[in-house]
Amino acid sequence: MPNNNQTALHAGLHRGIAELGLSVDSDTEQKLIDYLQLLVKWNKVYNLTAIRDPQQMVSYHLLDSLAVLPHLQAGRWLDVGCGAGLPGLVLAICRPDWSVTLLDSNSKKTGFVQQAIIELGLHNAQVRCARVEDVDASQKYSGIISRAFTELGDFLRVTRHLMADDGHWVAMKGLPDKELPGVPKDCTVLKIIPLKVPGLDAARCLVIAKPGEPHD
Ligand SMILES: C[S@@+](CC[C@H](N)C(=O)[O-])C[C@H]1O[C@@H](n2cnc3c(N)ncnc32)[C@H](O)[C@@H]1O
Repeated sequence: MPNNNQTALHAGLHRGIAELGLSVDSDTEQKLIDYLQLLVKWNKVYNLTAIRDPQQMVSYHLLDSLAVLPHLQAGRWLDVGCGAGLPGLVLAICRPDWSVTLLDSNSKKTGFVQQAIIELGLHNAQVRCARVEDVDASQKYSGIISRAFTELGDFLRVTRHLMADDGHWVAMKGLPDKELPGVPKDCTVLKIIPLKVPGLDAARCLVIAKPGEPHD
């Protein structure tokens, strides 16, 4: 039987999903809440995220990650600097037919992500603890995503060896304008998409980029 707190979390998530215009079935919504509750529990001991209020986590973590979904294509995804699993675990929960690899150099965070993958039964997700610069290029990804990882140019540079020739980067940013001059010459920014995330006042944008020089 859900308690009042759980009911409020469900209501906030359900409302936000409707505002985003997404279609998410009730089992998936429950899994998102289960993930959030695991995060709340582990955060008390391991300090995984500075956002501690579960209601705030709905907007800052779940809805912020969900807002990206309509702009992504199916494929092999890598979430670089995933921290406590954002946005990678949200993608894996909502898109069970996509493969999602989550990567972080902090073993405390990847330990949590591993536990969440097991407890949530996410057969399409895997986690690795490594610095992205040290990951060998034997496996390429059709999509590489990050949130709050590093400046745009650095993100593209340090993940370039893992990107498939026809793949795309997706950087979740505030206002990216100042970072655009730092984009490497062998990468092209295709689109900057402003997002409205329910419950967040701050500007949110997606920067979509691809390998290759402009106009090639
Ligand atoms: C600010 S946190 C963002 C976490 C998560 N993406 C989010 O939005 O909540 C940045 C994460 O990047 C990881 N990180 C920093 N440098 C890294 C590197 N070179 N390779 C892999 N992970 C790295 C850190 O350990 C940290 O967990």
